[in-house]
Amino acid sequence: MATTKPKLRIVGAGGHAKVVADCAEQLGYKDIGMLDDNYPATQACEHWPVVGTSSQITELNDAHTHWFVAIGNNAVRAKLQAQLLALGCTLTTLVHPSAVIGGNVSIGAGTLVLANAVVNAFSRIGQGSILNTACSIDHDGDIGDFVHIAPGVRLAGAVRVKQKTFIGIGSCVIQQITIGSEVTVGAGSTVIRDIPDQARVAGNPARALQQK
Ligand SMILES: CC(=O)SCCNC(=O)CCNC(=O)[C@H](O)C(C)(C)COP(=O)(O)OP(=O)(O)OC[C@H]1O[C@@H](n2cnc3c(N)ncnc32)[C@H](O)[C@@H]1OP(=O)(O)O
Repeated sequence: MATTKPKLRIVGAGGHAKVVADCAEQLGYKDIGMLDDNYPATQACEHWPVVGTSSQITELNDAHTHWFVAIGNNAVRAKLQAQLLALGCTLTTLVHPSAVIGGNVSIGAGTLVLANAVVNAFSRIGQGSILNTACSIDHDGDIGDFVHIAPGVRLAGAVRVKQKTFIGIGSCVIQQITIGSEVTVGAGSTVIRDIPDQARVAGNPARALQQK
């Protein structure tokens, strides 16, 4: 007997939520609704309905509903994901059908892997992270929770990225580098040395940005 795909409720209804919903559609979700704190003023995002606000999670939840946080900001995504778990919601993991996932890879709950991303063998991807379009994580990668690897980023083998770090579009990181937690790596950077927690770096080679 065919089983029915659960409903999917997405927290967030902005640009990132569109990509999440599109990925979910391609994975077979049919009943997709978003939550936005501007509801009921905001009724829809493209063809997906907005069905409530983030204060309505409990009343919108049931045993046949999957949840996903579609907020680009790493800290906000972490907070909302913790809230969903505390409310007993089932988080799903979304891996686009065109992504290539190697053997012995683990991917945590609430993580999004977008089109043409490649995660090579023996990598570990944490919870609530975003592996954006066409990024690649090479063998033995260790990506923490609530990280965002932007489109086209290249991580060489055995790169470690700690929690809530953002690596900007098109950046490259050489092998065996450790990038700390809550780091920002600017677009198009080349990282050739370890980066400490909370640093903001950019350029080729990546260097600390001046404090504002
Ligand atoms: C699907 C999606 O859209 S996913 C999102 C993808 N988006 C990205 O990857 C964006 C990444 N963001 C960046 O690169 C940003 O420039 C940041 C976060 C690094 C810095 O942003 P801000 O804090 O606003 O810095 P600001 O623009 O004021 O620049 C500060 C200095 O850093 C330099 N700088 C900023 N970004 C970079 C960069 N990527 N590479 C080299 N230098 C940079 C600027 O030239 C400036 O230098 P100056 O003081 O000598 O003039």
